[in-house]
Amino acid sequence: MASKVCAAICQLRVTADKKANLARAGELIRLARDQGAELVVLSEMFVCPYANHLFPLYAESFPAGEALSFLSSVAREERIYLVGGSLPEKEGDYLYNTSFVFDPEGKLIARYRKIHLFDVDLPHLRYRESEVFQPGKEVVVFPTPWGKVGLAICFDLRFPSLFREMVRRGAKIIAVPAAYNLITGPAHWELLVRSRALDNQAYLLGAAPARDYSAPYVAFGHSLIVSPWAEVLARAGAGEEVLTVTLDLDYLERVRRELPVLIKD
Ligand SMILES: NC(=O)CC(=O)C(=O)O
Repeated sequence: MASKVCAAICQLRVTADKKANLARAGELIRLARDQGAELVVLSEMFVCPYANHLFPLYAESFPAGEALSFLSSVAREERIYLVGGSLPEKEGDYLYNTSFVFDPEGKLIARYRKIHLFDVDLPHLRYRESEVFQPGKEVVVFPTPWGKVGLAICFDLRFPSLFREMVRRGAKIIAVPAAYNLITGPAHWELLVRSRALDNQAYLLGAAPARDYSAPYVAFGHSLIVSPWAEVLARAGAGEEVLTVTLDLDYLERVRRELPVLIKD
């Protein structure tokens, strides 16, 4: 098992033009690859604006769909493990907020459906993802040459037991495509990503979209890569950016050995 992996987050500006979003994602993924990335993570809903009335219009059913075939091709061409953020997935009559993961052959190796849907009633933000999406039911971790990688999406970050279950199943790196906003982002985003890294002694890859004040839902940005010691190894600003960091799995084992909290839980 290789002990080091160069991981990247592509923080891109999402528009209403699906083709343009895919083209831009391709450019940033290639930039990440040029910087040595072997594992790349995109944000939640990287193909469409975050808005309930739009999700059905952009939905895809595996294996068909422009975004799904894009993700598979770019993973194969760039020889990377690609966590394709999330996109609206249609199966039968139901829609899910789903993250699809492709290996360097372009093969689908994992699919995670957001379990905790974003239903909130804040003074300046009411959102009900459950009006369009069904919640997922399955915890997902997938194998890579560097160990197991777990998956969560955005609001899931607020539910520590999901992360602990991924770690029980062997996750050492957890990818979290997300889209926090200007209310909860400044208050909670970094705190949550660092907390989940700290209590699970895992690398956390929190991938956000770039901020766009003209969007129906304004994302906070500030993608983060955090170590098993809960240090921020890379932090994006609000605009488009590629973050790359080499994750050291021997360091993770050292943290888990020296501060043995997981085995006592
Ligand atoms: N958009 C989400 O799913 C979550 C979020 O913005 C928050 O928890 O705050």
